[in-house]
Amino acid sequence: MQISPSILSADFADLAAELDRISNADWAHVDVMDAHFVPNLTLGLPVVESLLRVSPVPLDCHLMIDDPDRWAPAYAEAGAQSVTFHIEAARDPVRLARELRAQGARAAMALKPATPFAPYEQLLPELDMVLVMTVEPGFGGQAFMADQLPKVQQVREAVRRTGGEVWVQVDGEFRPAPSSSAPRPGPTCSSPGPRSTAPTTPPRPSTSCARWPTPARTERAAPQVLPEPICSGRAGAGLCEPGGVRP
Ligand SMILES: O=C(CO)[C@@H](O)[C@H](O)COP(=O)(O)O
Repeated sequence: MQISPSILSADFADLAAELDRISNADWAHVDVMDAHFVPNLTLGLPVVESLLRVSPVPLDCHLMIDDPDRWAPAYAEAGAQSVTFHIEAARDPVRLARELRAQGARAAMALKPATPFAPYEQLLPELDMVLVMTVEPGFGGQAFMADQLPKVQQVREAVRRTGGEVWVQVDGEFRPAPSSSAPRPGPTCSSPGPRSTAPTTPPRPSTSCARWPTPARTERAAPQVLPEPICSGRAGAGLCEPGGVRP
């Protein structure tokens, strides 16, 4: 399991220092919002370029934007280690994912809560990660949508069936379990916290396309812990476990 704290709850006037505060996280989750795909505006490519210059951890860029086919490759080109586009906004997701990978980034597809996974299962060989939103994209601090957990399970089962090495990410309103709740089996984690594994270079999925070059992972690659979900949410509030996430 990996933790990717979102900088949405950070002090935007002091992002370099805020990134330093999460230097023991696996990733920094960067919420890019364009006020079109979602009704909120955050930051864009110039800020991400600046963050890449100072970040002690790789950037997990979640693009909540229209027309990712046009805009997302530039994030990969800038050096973002993971670039997530929303399937609801993508015109040619296969081509886009291949472009991201060709730039050396991990390619990820995000699903809004109302978007089913099944129609997109065949995209798995083109992807390094699937993000299942557990809030409506656009704002932090919303209520966790437990009805998304079956989708998380569905994705994980499809990944197992397909045999690729695709990470599953969940995003939105993770909080520590109430202290009164009985201990449950399986690992839990909170953010920020120590890395649970030494960094390794993740291999490409064996099914990657021969026509489009899939570059070797670079030193920008992040630790791989498969097939557990990676979680993003408020720094200090991440909590997840294999097979599901509990609010
Ligand atoms: O993408 C988003 C919101 O659109 C998330 O990454 C939020 O930043 C999560 O914040 P919390 O739900 O944990 O407050």
